Amino acid sequence: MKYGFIGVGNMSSAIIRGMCAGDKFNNEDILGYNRTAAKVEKLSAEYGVTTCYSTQELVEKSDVIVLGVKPQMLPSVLPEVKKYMKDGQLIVSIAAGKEISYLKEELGENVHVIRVMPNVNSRVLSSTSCYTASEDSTEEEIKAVEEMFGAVGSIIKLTEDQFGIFSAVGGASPAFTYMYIDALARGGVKAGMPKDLALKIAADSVMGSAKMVLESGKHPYALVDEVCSPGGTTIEGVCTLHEKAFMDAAEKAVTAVIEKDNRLK
Ligand SMILES: NC(=O)C1=CN([C@@H]2O[C@H](COP(=O)(O)OP(=O)(O)OC[C@H]3O[C@@H](n4cnc5c(N)ncnc54)[C@H](O)[C@@H]3O)[C@@H](O)[C@H]2O)C=CC1
Ligand SMILES: O=C(O)[C@@H]1CCC=N1
Repeated sequence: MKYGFIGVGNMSSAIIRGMCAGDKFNNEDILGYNRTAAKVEKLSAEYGVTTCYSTQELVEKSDVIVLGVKPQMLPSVLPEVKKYMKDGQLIVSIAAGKEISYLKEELGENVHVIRVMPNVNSRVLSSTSCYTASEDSTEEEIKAVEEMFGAVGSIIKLTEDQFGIFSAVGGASPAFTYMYIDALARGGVKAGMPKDLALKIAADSVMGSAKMVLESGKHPYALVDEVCSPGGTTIEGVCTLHEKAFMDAAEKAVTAVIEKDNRLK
């Protein structure tokens, strides 16, 4: 099976790096075409993936065609893809906002399409992904997508009406979490700890806290209470976060992403 990526930027390169890190794929079966060829050539040099130099070359050589360009680029990319597609090829779109109905309208109603929302943690085999498949997609096609994204993290099936929400809570949230980790570390730096050490401690603690939420079966706020010793130190920080509307800001950030996703339709 050949997996071809059109648009090898931050997201596709994270998926490709993740796919190459495991042993489930032959690296040369992973193909990429990017407007700036150097981005794919770098991955070819590093991992031995195949560089293509046009949409035509990529489409002609791939079984699964991953649309990795930004949603705004699809109107110019899809006619090119359509021109060279043949029966039996599968389209996988990772574009935010753009629905299966739009992709079928542009590519042809007979084209099988699976939408996936991955996240950039694919690079370290820890993506949180979801997919929804067009009704005509076959079991083999769904299996291929589950294998591909399962190899770079976890993947669940979702109905398309939940995609925008997933895109915020699963797709965009790593950015928020990286900001939070950096803020924790900066607090440490302010108090005199070297940044690299503070970052490592903050990131490790976030990872452990995520595991705790997933595995303890407890409500996150019950866990907050467990950290706050009566009259202790943590409660001072928790009250400060409340005072600065931390929870409200995080929730509003998710809503803002969903609203933008809706405007892309
Ligand atoms: N960055 C992320 O964390 C996530 C991104 N996505 C989706 O992934 C897609 C790509 O996003 P990013 O990788 O962040 O953007 P990006 O800007 O890093 O990558 C897009 C790439 O497409 C290339 N490109 C543009 N026009 C092209 C064309 N006509 N032919 C070939 N290549 C072309 C650009 O040179 C660039 O390398 C978007 O649709 C986005 O919604 C989905 C989930 C997470
Ligand atoms: O920022 C974006 O548009 C993409 C979609 C989800 C995460 N990144």
